[in-house]
Amino acid sequence: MIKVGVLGAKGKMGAQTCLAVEEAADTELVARLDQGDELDELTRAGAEVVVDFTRPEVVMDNLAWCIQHGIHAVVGTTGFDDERLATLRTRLDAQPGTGILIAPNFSIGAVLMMQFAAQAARYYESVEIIELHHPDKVDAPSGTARRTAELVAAARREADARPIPDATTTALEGARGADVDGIRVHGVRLRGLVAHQEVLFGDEGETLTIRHDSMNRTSFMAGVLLGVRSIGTAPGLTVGLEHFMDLS
Ligand SMILES: NC(=O)C1=CN([C@@H]2O[C@H](COP(=O)(O)OP(=O)(O)OC[C@H]3O[C@@H](n4cnc5c(N)ncnc54)[C@H](OP(=O)(O)O)[C@@H]3O)[C@@H](O)[C@H]2O)C=CC1
Ligand SMILES: O=C(O)C1=N[C@H](C(=O)O)C[C@H](O)C1
Repeated sequence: MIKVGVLGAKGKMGAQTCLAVEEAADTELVARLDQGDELDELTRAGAEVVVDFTRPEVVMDNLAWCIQHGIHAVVGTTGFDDERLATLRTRLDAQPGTGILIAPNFSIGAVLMMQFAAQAARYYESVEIIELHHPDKVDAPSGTARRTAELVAAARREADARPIPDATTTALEGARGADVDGIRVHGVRLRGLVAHQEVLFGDEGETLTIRHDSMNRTSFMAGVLLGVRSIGTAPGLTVGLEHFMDLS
């Protein structure tokens, strides 16, 4: 049995994670912590893996504590840029044996969407990303959209792709979305939605749209459990659930 502690346990994803960990045959929920609770409870309860679904502004402190105490972490919380990832790598160097997984999206379909988008990137002149979420989401663009843009941009660089055409010279600020690594990302917040994304590719006479929809938060749980089961044997920093999936 893997002993699991959940941070952000009263939140939308944390509560769903507690259920999934309790229901799985090989995991045991030993701590459920939220805002204001003492992290020491994790060591008292013997947690081996922490799952963090909190907020971008607190997640780095949570992970510093986990690394210091040699507890593996599976992280869904957003807000990771290159600087934060570099900080984590440095901290993990001082604690060999401890693993951290940062997964921008735990849904298997969303991971595949990102992989397919990276594969398609070299073949199209144009690409834009539309992410669509529930209106209670605190950040924009989504972590998934950022990661997709980075993967697509890297694939385009590797293929020495032509510049993305865009004749726009003047526009109302925001009208063309955010620029993430040279890729335009547009955000929609709409009651009724959960988590959705379209990656649109275009070239002469054809377009390709890769779309993924999470209809509920159960869709993330297979990925969360995969992370929990895998992280104990993956010391250091892993970015993206695809590293624990057989994509061959
Ligand atoms: N990777 C993935 O697949 C997914 C990632 N996410 C990401 O996960 C994060 C959480 O999302 P969601 O569950 O919807 O958000 P919620 O706001 O519903 O939940 C966050 C919870 O964390 C609590 N919290 C805040 N600070 C702390 C702290 N220091 N220690 C412990 N708990 C704390 C909050 O309490 P309070 O409300 O009192 O502040 C709240 O209960 C977001 O960054 C979101 O983008 C979401 C879905 C999937
Ligand atoms: O806040 C959410 O809901 C989600 N957050 C993650 C993100 O920002 O990409 C994953 C998923 O899109 C749901």
